Amino acid sequence: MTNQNVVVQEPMGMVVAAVATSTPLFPYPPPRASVGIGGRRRCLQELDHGGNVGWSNAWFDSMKASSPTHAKAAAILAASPSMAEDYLSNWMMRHPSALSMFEEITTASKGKQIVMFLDYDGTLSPIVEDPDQAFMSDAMRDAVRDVSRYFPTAIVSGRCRDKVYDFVRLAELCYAGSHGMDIKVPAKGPSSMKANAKAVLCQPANKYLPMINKVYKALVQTTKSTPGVKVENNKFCLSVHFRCVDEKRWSSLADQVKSVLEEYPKLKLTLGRKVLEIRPTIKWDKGKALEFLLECLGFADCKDVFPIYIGDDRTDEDAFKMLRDRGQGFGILVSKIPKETGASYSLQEPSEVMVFLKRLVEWKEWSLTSCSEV
Ligand SMILES: O=P(O)(O)OC[C@H]1O[C@H](O[C@H]2O[C@H](CO)[C@@H](O)[C@H](O)[C@H]2O)[C@H](O)[C@@H](O)[C@@H]1O
Repeated sequence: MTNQNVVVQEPMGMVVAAVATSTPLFPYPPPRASVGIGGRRRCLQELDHGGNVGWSNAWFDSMKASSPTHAKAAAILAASPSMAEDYLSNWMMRHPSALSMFEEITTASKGKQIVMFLDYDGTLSPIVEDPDQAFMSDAMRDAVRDVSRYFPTAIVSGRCRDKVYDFVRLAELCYAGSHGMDIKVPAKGPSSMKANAKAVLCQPANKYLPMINKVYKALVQTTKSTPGVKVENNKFCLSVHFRCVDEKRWSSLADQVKSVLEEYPKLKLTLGRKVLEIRPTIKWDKGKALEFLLECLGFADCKDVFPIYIGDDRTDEDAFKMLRDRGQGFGILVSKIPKETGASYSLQEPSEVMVFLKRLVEWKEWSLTSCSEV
């Protein structure tokens, strides 16, 4: 890996992983079918009323412009419902349901080791108002545990690593918190892991920790006059939640956040799902984390690896892009509305993610049984 900013911590008992770049190995599976239009059409209609209407400051306008598909979707719907139908069906052709394309997916993975990457919020747990209450169900936990028995599995989240671990509570998985800036590979993972003897900790934004803590305190202080706001410390990045803030106050809240960040040019501000996210400007993201994890798990320069990344957020796009660039595996976007995405397939919500994970386990168990019967 060529990134100069990567600082790999080496505390007692931890082994530093060496990372190298990989080349694309096989072509992307081409999406084909068109399914589930009705449900998504309803959501497109909701988008018209539930978008970020009214937040008209310059920063927000530019963020809105960075998501042209949403604006396009709303405009098409307003102009003509039949055009909206076409728009949705077109999107579904390009990003068909991973459930209806399940056979194609398993065929593409034949002879290769699937490695599973899972985002947390909006993927394993439904989006809720209070970020501290975003629990995953026991059924979802069982599905993730089962998947990790057959396929090395990593959770990749914007959350602080400890917090996402508290939600998932599966010690055998790899965890990448703070949008991939805090990676931990356990010393002894499940048998599905190829290289499971060494524990790894990678914290490429380590030197930003004092700055992030300072900015956290400043943001709590500066935004406390805004009812409903919640500032979350995710260790190497911060989240300012505005889901429970009156829309009329969104613009002034953005100004408050920007005023704090003026003094910190090495931090950047991005927009997630009703959340302003602050993180270091280092060249590290969920895509780099995915690449790093593949290396740690022993799949460097491996032709026979098939990574699947499932996520719902803009930050997951970096991982989708990484997979496209590598020409390995594919991304699955969790979304009820059409979004511009680098993912090949789609799932509508966490409950569909669970069904997909369960089907993968069933398929794997069935293929192991049929092999042993031959
Ligand atoms: O990468 P992720 O695991 O998807 O984390 C992204 C952000 O997720 C959380 O916020 C989102 O989920 C909350 C709970 O459902 C919701 O209240 C909030 O509006 C969403 O933006 C998390 O709290 C953030 O820190 C993460 O950055």
